[in-house]
Amino acid sequence: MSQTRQSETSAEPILAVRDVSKTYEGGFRALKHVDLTIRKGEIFALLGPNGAGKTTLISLVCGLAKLSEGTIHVDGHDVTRDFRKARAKIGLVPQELTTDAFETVWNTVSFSRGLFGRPKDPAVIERVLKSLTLWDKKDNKLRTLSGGMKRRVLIAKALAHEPEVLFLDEPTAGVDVALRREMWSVVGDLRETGVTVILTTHYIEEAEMMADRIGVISKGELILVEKKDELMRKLGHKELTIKLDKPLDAIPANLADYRLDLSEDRLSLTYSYDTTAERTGIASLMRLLAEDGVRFRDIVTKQSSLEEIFVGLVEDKK
Ligand SMILES: Nc1ncnc2c1ncn2[C@@H]1O[C@H](COP(=O)(O)OP(=O)(O)OP(=O)(O)O)[C@@H](O)[C@H]1O
Repeated sequence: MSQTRQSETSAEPILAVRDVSKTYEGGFRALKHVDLTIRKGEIFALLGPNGAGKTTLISLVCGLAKLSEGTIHVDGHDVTRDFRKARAKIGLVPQELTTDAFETVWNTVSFSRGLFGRPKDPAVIERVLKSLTLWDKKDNKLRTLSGGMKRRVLIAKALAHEPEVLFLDEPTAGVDVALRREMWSVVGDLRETGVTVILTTHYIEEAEMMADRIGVISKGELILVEKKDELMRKLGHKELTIKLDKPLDAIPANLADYRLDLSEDRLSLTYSYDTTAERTGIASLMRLLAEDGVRFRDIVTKQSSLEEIFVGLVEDKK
């Protein structure tokens, strides 16, 4: 994919977070020594449970909260020393549409561009609306739009001043399943515009669906940043379920060293193994089963989901 090639060769990161900590008044340390580099054109998911520090990190990048330690650069601009230039590079998509319900799509999006002091440019607004399939709704009042369209207007507003980085704070919070899927596809389409997307989410499924890379944040620490596929490969365990011909009374003694679970109905054995290990142990397991005279009907393998990986990681940190 061209996007990946571009991100790998681009020298200057679009976002550089260096050793950032945030202590709120009262002494609560919401972020601890966070380092993060985002390259142009990536879709990055910041994944973490409630209170992990996701919103705090976005607020610091957008200059909405003060850094306690460290530095943040957006497209080379220091967010503290060069706030306006840094902020102009960022589009922030909030969760709720708070603008005038009686305003038209066109006006509200054009107005957002003006807020950043950018000159009027109908061609840009047209391009943004078209990219979000809102063009035929441009004269509609906001209150007449469906939930999905309203969310797309929020994105259009954030893109109106042509930012380099788009932050989506929990893009699917409080939406139904159909709308969630619609949002996933909208974010996927944003790739075409070349904008870098950073989204926060509680949902592993969401990170898995949309992101190229995933950062896991827990209790103010960025505990892991990895390409999605790499994360699955590195940390993924697989499960092999062997469906038996006849119920098995107990796991045979010569299989005691394998991590095996016998199902309640005693008709299936599940073996978990590490996909990255030099030997998975499957061949010897099969041989020993045959020696024990255990016959089976079927074999099913299952890759552990990012959800299981995530829960494991956060638990390890407790
Ligand atoms: N202004 C503040 N003063 C003191 N503590 C704060 C402030 N804002 C946030 N916190 C605390 O910092 C921690 C991180 O909050 P933050 O909102 O960044 O988490 P989050 O990962 O965005 O959570 P959520 O997914 O629930 O939005 C929380 O424990 C929160 O209570």
